[in-house]
Amino acid sequence: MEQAERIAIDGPAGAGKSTVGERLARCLGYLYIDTGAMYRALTWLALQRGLDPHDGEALGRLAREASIVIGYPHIDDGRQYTVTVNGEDVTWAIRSPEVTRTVSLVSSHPEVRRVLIEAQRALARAGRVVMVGRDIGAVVLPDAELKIYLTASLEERGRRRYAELLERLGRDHPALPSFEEVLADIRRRDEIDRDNMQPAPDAIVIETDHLSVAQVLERICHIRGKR
Ligand SMILES: Nc1ncnc2c1ncn2[C@@H]1O[C@H](COP(=O)(O)OP(=O)(O)O)[C@@H](O)[C@H]1O
Ligand SMILES: Nc1ccn([C@@H]2O[C@H](COP(=O)(O)OP(=O)(O)O)[C@@H](O)[C@H]2O)c(=O)n1
Repeated sequence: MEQAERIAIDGPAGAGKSTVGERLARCLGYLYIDTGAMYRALTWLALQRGLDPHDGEALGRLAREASIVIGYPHIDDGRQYTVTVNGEDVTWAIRSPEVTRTVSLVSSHPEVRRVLIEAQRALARAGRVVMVGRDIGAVVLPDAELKIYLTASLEERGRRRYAELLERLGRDHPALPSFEEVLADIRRRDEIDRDNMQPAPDAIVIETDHLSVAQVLERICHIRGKR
């Protein structure tokens, strides 16, 4: 069996990309790269600087100048990796409701995508990687050896994301959104992300509504083993 060197996992918010991608990478000993974290990190910086999220040119410039690094977790607080922006640890800050609300608009600008896609391709040159995002199989790594597209219904994805936030923040946290707010945010992001979220023609689509994380992993390993 030929070993897949670059595995692309795409799909909408809450489909399970990060959970499945990180476990798969760990089990294979591959580098795990969450491209959503890069778009979130840039969005965090743009908000800090008070930039207009509609201004693609200024955001593209910011993307070129900023140092966004995704590295080993080091801190044992549930993080999959540590994200720094110009040296500052923003691992949890990039999950804030404000960043989540703004990230799709920031990511919609071609000036931004050009810069981050180039950075993602450079990371993948390291060789064996599992890269997760929206456009990895179709645009970032069109010649990836294995392309998976995870999906689930909007309601299921909303339930998953709400349960995750509840677990992380706790029921009494002032920043905990309601289930309806989580659902509305995902629906709105699906809409804005649509153009950059098309499955590659050769991607294998896995519908995860009725599958556990372990079952999704099992399917991916099965598909990989048949190549
Ligand atoms: N197949 C699945 N079944 C049940 N829960 C899942 C499944 N895949 C992921 N989850 C859970 O749903 C939440 C969102 O998953 P995540 O991997 O962050 O999605 P994405 O990266 O696609 O936005 C996480 O809490 C994760 O544990
Ligand atoms: N390859 C990618 C990854 C993320 N993104 C953007 O970044 C946002 C956040 O991505 P994410 O993967 O962290 O989002 P969640 O699925 O974790 O909520 C997405 O809604 C997209 O707008 C993108 O445009 N292209």
